[in-house]
Amino acid sequence: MAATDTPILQGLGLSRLYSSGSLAVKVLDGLNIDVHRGEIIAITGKSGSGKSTLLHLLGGLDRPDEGEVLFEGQTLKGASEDFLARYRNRNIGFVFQFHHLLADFNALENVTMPMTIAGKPDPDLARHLLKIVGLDQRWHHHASELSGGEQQRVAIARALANEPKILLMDEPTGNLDEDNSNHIMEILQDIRQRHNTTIVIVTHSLALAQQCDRTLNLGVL
Ligand SMILES: Nc1ncnc2c1ncn2[C@@H]1O[C@H](COP(=O)(O)OP(=O)(O)OP(=O)(O)O)[C@@H](O)[C@H]1O
Repeated sequence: MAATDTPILQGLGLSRLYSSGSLAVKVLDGLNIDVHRGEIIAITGKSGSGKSTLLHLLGGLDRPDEGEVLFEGQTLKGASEDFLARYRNRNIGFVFQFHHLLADFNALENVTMPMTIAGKPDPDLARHLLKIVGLDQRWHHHASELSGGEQQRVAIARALANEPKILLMDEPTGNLDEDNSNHIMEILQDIRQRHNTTIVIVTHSLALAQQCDRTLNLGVL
C-alpha cells in the first residue's frame, strides 16, 4: 500500500529518443515530474518540446528510452504490454483534442462504450457523468448533432466512464472558444472535487494553465 504522500504519478529522468531518417532527436532529456493525488497540473511549452510525448509516457501508451514512470510508487519499467493495458484501463482516462466520438452513436452510448468494453455497462453512471458535464438533457443526441464544445464535454464524460484515478488531457480546449474553454475548466474543478481525480492537461493556453494548481513548462513559450 502506497503512503498517502507518495505521488500518484512520477517521472524520473525521462527521455524519449526518436529517430527520423538519419536524424536522432532526444525529447524531454532527463525530465523529472511528481504529480500528486487530486492535483490539476498544466504542461506547457513550445511546439515540439515534448508535451504529448510526456503525456503518452505517463499514460503507459509509450515507453521512455531513459528513466522510468512510477504509478503509486510502483515502476512501470519492464512491464508487459498486458500489464500496461490493464494499467491504462483501470487508472487512466484520456481526452484528446480530436475526441474521436462515434458519430453514429448518441452521447449516452458513447459514454457507455468503454464500460461495455470493460464488461461493466452502467447507464446510470453514464447519465450521472453526462449530468456533470451539463449534457444530461442531450443524452440522446448523436455526436454529429452536438457542437464542438458539447462533443468535447461528452469526450470528458467518456474518459471518466471507468472511474479513472487520473485524467490525461492533450489540448482538450485546443479548438474551443474562450467561453467553452472556461466551462471545461469549471467541469474539471467539479470532477476533482467530487472524485479527487488527478488531472494533467497539456495546453498552449496560458489562460487555461493559470486556472490549474500549477504549471510545468517544458520550454520557453
Ligand atoms: N513518432 C515520432 N517519430 C519521430 N519524431 C517524433 C515522433 N513523435 C514525436 N516526435 C518528435 O518529438 C518532438 C516532441 O513531440 P511532441 O509531439 O511530444 O511535442 P509537443 O510539445 O506535444 O508539440 P506540439 O505542441 O506541437 O503538439 C518533436 O520534435 C516531434 O517531431
